[in-house]
Amino acid sequence: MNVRVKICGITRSEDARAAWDAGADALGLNFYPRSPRYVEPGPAAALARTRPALGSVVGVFVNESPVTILARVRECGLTAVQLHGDEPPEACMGYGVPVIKALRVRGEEDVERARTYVGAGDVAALLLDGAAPGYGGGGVTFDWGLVARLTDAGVPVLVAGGLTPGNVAEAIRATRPYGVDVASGVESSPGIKDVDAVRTFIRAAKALNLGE
Ligand SMILES: O=C(O)c1ccccc1N[C@@H]1O[C@H](COP(=O)(O)O)[C@@H](O)[C@H]1O
Repeated sequence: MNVRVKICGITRSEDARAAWDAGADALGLNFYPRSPRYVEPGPAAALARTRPALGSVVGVFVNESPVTILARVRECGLTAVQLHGDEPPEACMGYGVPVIKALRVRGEEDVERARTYVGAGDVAALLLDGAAPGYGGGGVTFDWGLVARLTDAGVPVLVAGGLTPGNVAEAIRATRPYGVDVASGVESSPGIKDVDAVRTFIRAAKALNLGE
């Protein structure tokens, strides 16, 4: 198993560097203006420049216009975009980078809806999140037992929603995902990462890589 770890909602350069140093595979920069983790394009570009040679910087968008997404990809050097709103399958292309399509999971019907994105446009992975009010970053888990319907079919899935240093290992064992993603579960306050929690989270996730 080689589970990748994405630390999402980075707003400060010290948090970015700490996450890379702790072994993060990807950082997420949030371009949804209503998020407490929102970053303006200028500071986001500076955060993206902390990226090591093999790291990935993912821009998170919610129902954003393609023109704006393309502009952020170019000015911030994003290596992937995460579409975390109500974007249909046909909107998941045209950015010149891989698309991670996020879906909030309440039950089986949402997993079936997720299937409609497999192979659509530039979708390279699905991100399954809990169904908190709003679009994301809500700290709510979902029924991890539903993930096997996708991973058993070879779909790359990022598990997100309510992950913490304390439950990430259990989430990985239950879902055997392509990766895990966390925002609020490693923060001292919204947008401010707790560096010790980031380190513990990554260590817990990567320990399973070493164990198998
Ligand atoms: O973090 C946010 O504020 C956010 C806002 C809008 C869309 C997505 C957002 N974050 C994503 O939500 C998941 C789950 O967050 P959490 O770990 O439960 O707090 C996270 O992986 C981000 O990719």
